[in-house]
Amino acid sequence: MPAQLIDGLALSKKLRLQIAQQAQALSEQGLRPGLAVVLVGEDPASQVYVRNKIKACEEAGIHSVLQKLPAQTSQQELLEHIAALNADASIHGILVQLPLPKHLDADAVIEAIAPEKDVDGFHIASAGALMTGLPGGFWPCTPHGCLQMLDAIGCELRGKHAVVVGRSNIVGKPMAMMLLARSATVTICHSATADLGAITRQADVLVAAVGKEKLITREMVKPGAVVIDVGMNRNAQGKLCGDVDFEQVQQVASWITPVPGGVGPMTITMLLANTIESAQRAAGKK
Ligand SMILES: Nc1nc2c(c(=O)[nH]1)N[C@@H](CN(C=O)c1ccc(C(=O)N[C@@H](CCC(=O)O)C(=O)O)cc1)CN2
Ligand SMILES: [Mg+2]
Repeated sequence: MPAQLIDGLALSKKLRLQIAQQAQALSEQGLRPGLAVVLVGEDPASQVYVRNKIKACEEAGIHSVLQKLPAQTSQQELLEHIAALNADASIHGILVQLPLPKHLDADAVIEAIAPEKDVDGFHIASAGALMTGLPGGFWPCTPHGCLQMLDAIGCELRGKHAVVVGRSNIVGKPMAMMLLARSATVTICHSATADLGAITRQADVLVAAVGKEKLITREMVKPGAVVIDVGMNRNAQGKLCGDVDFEQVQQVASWITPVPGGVGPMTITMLLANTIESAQRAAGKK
């Protein structure tokens, strides 16, 4: 029997309705949640993602501000924009769309965001909170969306072997920490891992977040595994595809996320959720 699909669009739709209700409740108390999105330059994919974030805010009743800055913006100018947003009480979440143009220092820019407004969850304070389990901070949206998808299908993580392929600060590492916090036994694989397939074949839950088309083949997946595909690649025909050979792997997995329509939409949904969370904290409700 082929795997069942974990539909990120359907789950997003359901969660965004709840988020809209929370936004309305806050607005009725005079605290409309607000998100600032900073886009530097003209990267076409970033423009689409930013547009989708603003649209999602509008639909959820979250106030949004889009700051489009020219590609040649200096580090100092960008830091000044962030300082102004840090000081703006109508803004509860700030994100700087990545990637930034090469002359800018993305790490320094992220660290300039006030930690209490770091709704992307990329600030070192958010990473520290996730690592230690201490309160505060925000969980990065993409891995948090993956966890929501696992919860939505009732996947018990305690005692399971979860294998994360990819070790980025944005997806792989925080994903591993979230799975660990749920008492899964977690293995992180990366480009220097010897015999990747020998490890992925042990996975009850397999998360692929590398950015390599068809890296995960049918032989690398244990029958009945849950497979989450975070990859977003363009194949030779220009079609969007993940890191998993979907056609093949769906024949052995129990559940699988599609690309598109899987993890991607959940990233934006969790951004909205973090913005609500930030506004609730500002209102002293959390
Ligand atoms: N500041 C940030 N920068 C980036 C992030 C991020 O979370 N914060 N993540 C990615 C880009 N991204 C959001 O910003 C993002 C990428 C893709 C999708 C999505 O919904 N994808 C669709 C397909 C879209 C398409 O057809 O091109 C899907 O998978 O169904 C949402 C958000 C890097 N930068
Ligand atoms: Mg997807």
